[in-house]
Parts: sequence; C-alpha cells; structure tokens
Amino acid sequence: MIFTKKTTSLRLSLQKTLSLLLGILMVLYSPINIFYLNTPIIGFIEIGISLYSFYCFWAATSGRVKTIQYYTLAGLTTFLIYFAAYHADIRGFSILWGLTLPIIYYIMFGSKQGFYFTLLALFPSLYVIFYHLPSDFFISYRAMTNYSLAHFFIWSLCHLYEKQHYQDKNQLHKMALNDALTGLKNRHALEKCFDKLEQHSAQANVLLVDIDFFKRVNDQFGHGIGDYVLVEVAECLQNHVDRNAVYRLGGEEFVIVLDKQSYQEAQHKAEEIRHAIEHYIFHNHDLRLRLTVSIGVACSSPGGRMNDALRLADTKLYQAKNAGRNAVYV
Ligand SMILES: Nc1nc2c(ncn2[C@@H]2O[C@H](COP(=O)(O)OP(=O)(O)OP(=O)(O)O)[C@@H](O)[C@H]2O)c(=O)[nH]1
Repeated sequence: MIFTKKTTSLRLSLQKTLSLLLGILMVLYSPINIFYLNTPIIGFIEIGISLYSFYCFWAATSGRVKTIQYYTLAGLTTFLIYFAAYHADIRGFSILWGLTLPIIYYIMFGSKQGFYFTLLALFPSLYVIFYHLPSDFFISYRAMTNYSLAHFFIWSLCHLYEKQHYQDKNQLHKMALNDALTGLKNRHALEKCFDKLEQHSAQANVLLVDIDFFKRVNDQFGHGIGDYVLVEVAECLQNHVDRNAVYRLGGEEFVIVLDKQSYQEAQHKAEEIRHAIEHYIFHNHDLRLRLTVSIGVACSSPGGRMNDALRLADTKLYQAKNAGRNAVYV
C-alpha cells in the first residue's frame, strides 16, 4: 500500500516565520513611534504593515497564501525602512534597518530575485546617508563606504547560503527519488508518477516484476552477487521500455508504468521482458547464472486510482508465483 505524504518546503516555512516576525516587530515599534518618539505617521504605517504581516502568516498557515502577498509585504517593509530613515530623527540612525533587507529578500524570493532586489536596495540607503546625514556629525563618504561594505557582506552571506541550500535541496531531491543501488527511480518517485497520472485522469498499465527465488542467489553467492543481479535486471528492464518508466519498489520487485501503450501491448511487453530475462546470462567473474522473473500486469480503470492497479498487479504476480513462476499473469 502506498501513502502520499505532503511536506512543507523550507522556503514556505521561512516565509511564514518571517511574516510573523515582521508583524511582531512592527507591533512593538508602533507605540514607541506614536507615543514616545512623536512620529505617529511611522507608527500608524507600522500598525498597517503588522496587520498585513499577520494576515500573510494566517494565509500561509491555512495554505492560502499567494506569492504576490509576499511581494507586497517585502515592498511595504522596504518602503517603511526608507520612509523612517528619511523622516525620523536621523540621530536614531534607523537606516541601519536597511541592512536587514537582503535577508528579507533572499528568504522571501530566493537567490535570483533576492540578488536584484538587494542590488536595488543599496541605492536608496546611500541616497539617505549622502543627502540626509548632517555633515558635522558624519563623514558621509566613510559612512557610505561602511554601509556599502556591510550591505555587500550580508548580501554575499545570503547569496552563498541560498546557493548552498539550492544545491543541497537538489541533491536531496535526487536522493529521495532514486534508488541508490540500481539508479532507478524509487517508491517515492512512483507515488509522484501515480499522482500525476491521477491528476490528468490518465489510464496506465502497471507491470509488477519480481525475480524468482532471489533469496537463493543471496544465500548461495552472497549479497554482492545479489546486488549485481539487481543492477543487471534493472538495466535489462530499461532496455525494453522507456528508461523513465521503470521503478524499483524495493527488494527484488520492480514496477513498470506504461501509459502510452494499450493493454495488449503492455501484455506483449511483459512477455518480452520475461523471455529476455529467462535467456539472459548473468555473468560475473567465473559465475554464469540464469534467472527468471514473474510478472503481474494490470491496467488502471478510467479515472481510477493507480494504487488499485498496483494492488491488482500484485495479486496477478502472486498468482504467477503460485503457478510455478517464470510467468506473466494479466
Ligand atoms: N542483495 C540484495 N538482496 C536484497 C536486497 N533487498 C532485498 N534483498 C533480498 O531479497 C530476498 C527476497 O526474498 P523473498 O522475498 O523470499 O523472495 P524470493 O526468494 O525471490 O522468492 P519468490 O519471490 O517467492 O520467488 C531476501 O533474501 C532479501 O534479503 C538488496 O538490495 N540487495
């Protein structure tokens, strides 16, 4: 039986957490601006943005968030930072909040858009520092240099982290969907394939291929030879059908999903594979080995569940095994 588990990606959970953090931060800041610093406009903008942040958080929690909402939130936050840097008392040096923007952009949008947004965000900061800082307090070119360097430093860290995360994610994705021994796609990949077929209400034939008496191979010749046989069988299956149609379900069981062939063609394919393996000589050093496979074939009903077809193929395979093996049952 195959179960499908839905997982939340790291990006989604970071976006959600960031929305919550922004909301809390703005809620904390707004009374300070309204009552203490006497900058009510900034305080009210913060209240507005905090409400919007909490709304994004709620939408993300209930799975209804849209990307446009994160663009809006990042845009509003950027606006607030520069608005405050320009209008609030410069001695508070709120422009420093500009340094958080690369992190916000990278978390929200990933490395590509994060890169461009971060590049753009540097210019308003430098503008504020250059035109707005009193020259008797600050050496503007040094303030700008320091700010730029800090901005680039944070930018580089975000970029490196994001790139590394992207590579790790791809690697993990590959590992999660492939069988390490044979290189075939695995059970998780099969689940995805089934999901896709069901989404398109497509019909498909399922061939469940099982090596006969495989345990004896392991027992007589060792697991190394057993592994070698599995790799050879996988290769053999891939030579007879589209390479991407073959999956290793586990152990010595393989699944072939044929969605373009008719049921009759799938039966012929199964017979062709059974025949090919029966006559294949597994050749390893001095060892010459011949094996057979049993195959159960089933077709999904229109709009039906692929797991039902797999279960039916399993029943047919069981019948083929009971009937003496080296057989195709449909
Ligand atoms: N070498 C190797 N053996 C494995 C692997 N995965 C499962 N096996 C072995 O595959 C064997 C499967 O044995 P059984 O389920 O009894 O099936 P069988 O001997 O093929 O018998 P029938 O299917 O009834 O013809 C067990 O001995 C497992 O240890 C693997 O990755 N490598």
